[in-house]
Amino acid sequence: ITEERRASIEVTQEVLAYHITAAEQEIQALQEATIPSAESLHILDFHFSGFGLPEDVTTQATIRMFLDLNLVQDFNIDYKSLCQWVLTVKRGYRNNVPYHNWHHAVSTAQSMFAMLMSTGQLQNIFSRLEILALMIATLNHDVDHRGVNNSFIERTHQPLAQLYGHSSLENHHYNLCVFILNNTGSQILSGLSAEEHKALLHIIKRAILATDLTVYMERRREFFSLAKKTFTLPHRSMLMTASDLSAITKPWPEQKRIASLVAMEFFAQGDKEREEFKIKPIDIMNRENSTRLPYMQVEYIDEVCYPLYKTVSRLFDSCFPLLNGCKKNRENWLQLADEQ
Ligand SMILES: CCCOc1ccc(S(=O)(=O)N2CCN(C)CC2)cc1-c1nc(CC)cc(=O)[nH]1
Ligand SMILES: [Zn+2]
Repeated sequence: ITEERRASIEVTQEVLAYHITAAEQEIQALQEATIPSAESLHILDFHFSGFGLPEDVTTQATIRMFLDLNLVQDFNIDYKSLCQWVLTVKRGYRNNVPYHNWHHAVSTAQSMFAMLMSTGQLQNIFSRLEILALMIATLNHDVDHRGVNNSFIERTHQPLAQLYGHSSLENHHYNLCVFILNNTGSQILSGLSAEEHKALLHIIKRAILATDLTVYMERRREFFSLAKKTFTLPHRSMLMTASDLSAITKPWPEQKRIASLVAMEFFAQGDKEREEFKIKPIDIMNRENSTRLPYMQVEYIDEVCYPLYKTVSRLFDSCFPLLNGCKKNRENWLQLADEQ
């Protein structure tokens, strides 16, 4: 790239670092706070919800997950750097996006935490490095999401599309994740050796790219046939998707509320497509189809979620509550669809 290009990228990164680096007093407050136990935070429960929690509780809950998985100890993570890293990742999410925001990030990380803590099986299958990677990846997997999907970004020729082409959002989430890990004061990986650091970033990249739902939709038949034949499942990507979509397994009042946030975000994209880009939005983003929402949710469960949680709970029976929650929500959405 040209000298000017490099200079402008460096300036952008300096500006970005300034904007998302957490404020000193915020870091101090979190560092000095007494972090509540996992039990008192209810973060071991599959029915936990990150939405609606006060922001300081969400950051303390994230610290608690890293402490209880022994990651701080195992990887010599400097505690102040961990606090600054959590707060900077939180700042990386946009709070004007209804669904793909910090609360979704915390819910996703907590679902992974609950699965990892629910059975010794999982902690045996994954190495310590993989567990660190899965927790970093879940927390960062949607960072700086703009509330629009890859196809919108590509069709409207946004810079991200020119930068990455395929899975442009997920590549951006990964690059921002790495940027924050390298940012002064939030270098939580400084205790790792060079080869551990390299291996970890590779696992994090694979894990974050695995959350591109269109990729999952294309590969899911291969996944499920693999699950039947061999035990060596692409566990990490399955668990990333299971954590990412866990809202569909939550108790009905919670699922209804989150679905309305997802719809709000989808319909806002549909409005932009219609008004700004004079293109007809696809079905699921067209506000005029909002009466079909319950039916779309049933389809989403049948096509995407149910086969996933069936496979995960068959491999790890401690994750059965996820399948059960998903099944119950199918019944609830079907009842609403029938009433339409
Ligand atoms: C609630 C508003 C309607 O929401 C949906 C409508 C349709 C489908 S879909 O299965 O047809 N499909 C998925 C794969 N895409 C590539 C194409 C579209 C999914 C959702 C949905 N997605 C999420 C994940 C963000 C959460 C959620 O609760 N519902
Ligand atoms: Zn997500």
